Amino acid sequence: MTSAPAPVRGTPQGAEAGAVRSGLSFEDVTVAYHGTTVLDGFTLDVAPGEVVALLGPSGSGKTTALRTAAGFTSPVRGRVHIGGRDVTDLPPYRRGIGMVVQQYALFPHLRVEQNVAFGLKAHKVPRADIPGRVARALEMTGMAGYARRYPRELSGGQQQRVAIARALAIRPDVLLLDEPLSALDVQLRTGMLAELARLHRDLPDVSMLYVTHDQVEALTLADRIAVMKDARLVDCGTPQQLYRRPRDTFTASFVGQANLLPVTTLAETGPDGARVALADNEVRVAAVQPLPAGTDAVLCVRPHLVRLADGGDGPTLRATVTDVQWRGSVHRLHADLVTGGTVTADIGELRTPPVPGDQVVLTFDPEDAVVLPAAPDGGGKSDD
Ligand SMILES: Nc1ncnc2c1ncn2[C@@H]1O[C@H](COP(=O)(O)OP(=O)(O)OP(=O)(O)O)[C@@H](O)[C@H]1O
Repeated sequence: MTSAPAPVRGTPQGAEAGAVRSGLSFEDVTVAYHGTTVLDGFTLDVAPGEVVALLGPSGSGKTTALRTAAGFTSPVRGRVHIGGRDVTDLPPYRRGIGMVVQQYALFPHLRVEQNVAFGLKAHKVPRADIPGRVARALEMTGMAGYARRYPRELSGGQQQRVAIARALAIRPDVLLLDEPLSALDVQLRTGMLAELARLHRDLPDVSMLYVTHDQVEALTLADRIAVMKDARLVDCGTPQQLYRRPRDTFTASFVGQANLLPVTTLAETGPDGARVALADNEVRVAAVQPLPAGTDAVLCVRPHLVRLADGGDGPTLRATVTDVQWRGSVHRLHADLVTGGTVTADIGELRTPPVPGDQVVLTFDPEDAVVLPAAPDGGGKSDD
């Protein structure tokens, strides 16, 4: 029994699609280049004050969605609403958006304050209001002390703060961020991520759409994550929902790391979960999609939720250790299950860790597992 999955609508729980008109709303938006569809029936609502991360592999259509919101790309079908207005046919400067891209894009010959003022002039903000607006935007981004510098006199992180200040100075309804941290080194990125989270708290009415490849950024910052694949929205929910109850193996592997263990359903899955056969066990677990009895499926269990069995009543997975890595706070074990398949476990506090070749018995809490349809290509185990 196979049927095409229903299109995913990225609408906050309890709201009708398109109902969040006062933030940013895409309604069935399709974009094509030279006859090739690169964004396909995209529906997503971002409420005022909400951060939605667009997460997905390279080429899945994330930047296209952002550029369509900004007005740099025109859809062949569908509508875009910002701040309660249909902006589909409006040029970028009339949409009430601020945009921050990966490469800062500051004018090198203008001082920081002139860079920030530039957008205000373009938006025809009265001349007398500009110095105050510039000062406030630089203050919000921690750059008040750098107003007279040129971009070349700033670090990458400082330049990106100025770019954010420039986007905020126009007081946009919507802030569009396209991989804003990807040009920064890891340490700076962590600091900037915390600053973006603070800005989000300070701007309770601004909708943010944040494009990233980086699941940590998405999990840290976003109120909801929209997962894209092959030009389509394939999953959307809070970080916790997608992490704990992904809809399929793609989301499971893309949002966090996942063990995908082979199982067979013993009864039809329903809203109250599923009974599955896993190795020598019969386990009751959660189910997100309906599956008939007798389906070969996979069980998603996160590596940090797998532990060494201690004789309790959880399922038992007998396995042979193939690799052990010390990762600072955990030991990462890779093991081959005796019944087929592989498993990864992140286990803390091991005084005498096993070594490759050792036999171990692993377990997990069935409440932490969800049964998913097997990936069409049979693959799906994620690793880093
Ligand atoms: N101006 C353009 N002309 C033709 N094709 C384009 C154009 N811009 C993007 N594409 C194509 O559209 C598809 C989606 O691109 P997009 O930049 O939206 O993906 P992405 O998910 O943002 O990828 P990345 O993470 O690599 O930035 C890709 O196949 C890309 O090659």
